[in-house]
Amino acid sequence: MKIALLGYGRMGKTIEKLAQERGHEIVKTIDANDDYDFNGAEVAIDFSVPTAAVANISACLNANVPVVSGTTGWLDHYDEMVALCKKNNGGFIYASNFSVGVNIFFELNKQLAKMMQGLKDYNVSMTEVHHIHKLDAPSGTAITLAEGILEHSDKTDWVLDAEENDKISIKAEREGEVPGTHIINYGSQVDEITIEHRAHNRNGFALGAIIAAEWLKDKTGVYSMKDVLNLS
Ligand SMILES: NC(=O)C1=CN([C@@H]2O[C@H](COP(=O)(O)OP(=O)(O)OC[C@H]3O[C@@H](n4cnc5c(N)ncnc54)[C@H](O)[C@@H]3O)[C@@H](O)[C@H]2O)C=CC1
Ligand SMILES: O=C(O)C1=N[C@H](C(=O)O)C[C@H](O)C1
Repeated sequence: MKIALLGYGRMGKTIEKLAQERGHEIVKTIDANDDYDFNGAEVAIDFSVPTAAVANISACLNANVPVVSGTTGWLDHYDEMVALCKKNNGGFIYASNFSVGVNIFFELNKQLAKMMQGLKDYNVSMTEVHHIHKLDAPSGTAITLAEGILEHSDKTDWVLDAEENDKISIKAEREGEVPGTHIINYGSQVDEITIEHRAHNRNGFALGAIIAAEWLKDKTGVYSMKDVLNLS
């Protein structure tokens, strides 16, 4: 498969290595200030920066190159990208986290939220820990987890680094080179329940994005990682 990479940083380089090991060819890398020349790519993978994601995804869709985006921090514009994809009859997948483990964790989180619904003695909160270079907070993954809890909760929204009774408190910690840790806690006066996902490195994110690109290559439409992994 011929792949164009948008963003050639930590994730771009990890994807390049794993994609080549799976027999794929990186035909183009596009970083800041590079032209949108896709050089015959059959699929594009965008892991860039929050301020570049919309332009990058639009450029792929306008060039009829299906695009997988893992960039976080731009989701206010998600509906615009969905509309552009549909208008162009293109292919598009966004996921806040492409790792198989986190996508299972997303489902576990929703199941737990469902079980805890109505148990007023417990208060839910979340902590995410990432490396010091991360530009956005909270992480895209933490936002997806919060949305999963909100589906089954009386809480009205999430709030970053603050405590409000009717909101899910998300604490964002930045520490060294941590690849990504997400912790959900239900605490009461008598006990607490904690679930945690801890990435050991970036390979899981990168492999998931490559699997999504392999799956999307010949498809049109807007999909999620749940479609790719066939999670019910
Ligand atoms: N969905 C997922 O599974 C994961 C998502 N991420 C997200 O992916 C993004 C990238 O993460 P990292 O690789 O760690 O960051 P990074 O900072 O190492 O790499 C970003 C790269 O994008 C480049 N860039 C800046 N402007 C650009 C533009 N206009 N077009 C193309 N490239 C441009 C930068 O020069 C840099 O090389 C972040 O938003 C991060 O949150 C990271 C890991 C997993
Ligand atoms: O910036 C990162 O590194 C990561 N970003 C994603 C996010 O914002 O959720 C996924 C992962 O946690 C690593």
